[in-house]
Amino acid sequence: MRNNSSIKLQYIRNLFAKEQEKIEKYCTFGKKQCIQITPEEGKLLSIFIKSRNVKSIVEIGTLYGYSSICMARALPEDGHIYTIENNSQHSGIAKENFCLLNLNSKITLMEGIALEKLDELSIKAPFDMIFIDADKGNYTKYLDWAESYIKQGGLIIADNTLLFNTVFLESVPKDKGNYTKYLDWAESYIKQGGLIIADNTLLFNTVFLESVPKGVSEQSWRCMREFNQRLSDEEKYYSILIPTEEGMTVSLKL
Ligand SMILES: C[S@@+](CC[C@H](N)C(=O)[O-])C[C@H]1O[C@@H](n2cnc3c(N)ncnc32)[C@H](O)[C@@H]1O
Repeated sequence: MRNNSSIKLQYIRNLFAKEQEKIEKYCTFGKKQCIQITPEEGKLLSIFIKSRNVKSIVEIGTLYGYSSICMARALPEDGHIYTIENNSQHSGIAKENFCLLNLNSKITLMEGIALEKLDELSIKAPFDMIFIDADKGNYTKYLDWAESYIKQGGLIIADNTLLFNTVFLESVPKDKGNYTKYLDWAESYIKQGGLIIADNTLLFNTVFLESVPKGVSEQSWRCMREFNQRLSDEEKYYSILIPTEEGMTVSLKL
């Protein structure tokens, strides 16, 4: 969930991501627009594509197609993106956007479950780049696939790798589901003028989000830690986790 409104971001966007912001204006979006990448992240992906001479990309998690469009426009004429989406409402809107922007020859939208579609894509391997931006609990499985089917010197890029600012905590965030019961008790038994103090009330920076962040389960947390840990292996990768609002891990496969 991104904060798109800060003055700092607007300054960066106005100077460096004008084209990506313009794309946003031409596209149709649904109510989950806030989970797509930002224009500056779209520009960052474009720079990686242009500077590494990327021609073939696999994307997991299309949503309404914004990141696919940013990447497609950075590709050379003979470049191609295969993007996978399992929600038909999302893919329906993405299709409209790809048509609207005349990108059907550069983008293949694959509708279905990512692991199954990746299997189908294996015959077209090796690819130059993978962009992972879908269900967090499967990131290590997507990495297993990338390890086999992304070229040496290719890029593995994943969004949300800070897992809503929980990935670096020492243990899985504990459930705070009893706080209202403790408050019930306190309302009866704390003196008038007494203090009620509670810790962790930002709930790992998730309490102000419009809905419960999907996937901050123990399984996702363990998966994301393992994912980042594996990509930090300097024998196999040259990597960084960029501290964007959501966290974006970028790895060059050695
Ligand atoms: C964060 S959104 C992608 C945003 C998009 N990359 C962008 O920045 O414009 C994640 C998308 O992945 C899709 N998704 C989640 N799990 C999936 C799976 N196992 N297979 C295919 N798509 C999946 C969701 O339906 C959602 O549309």
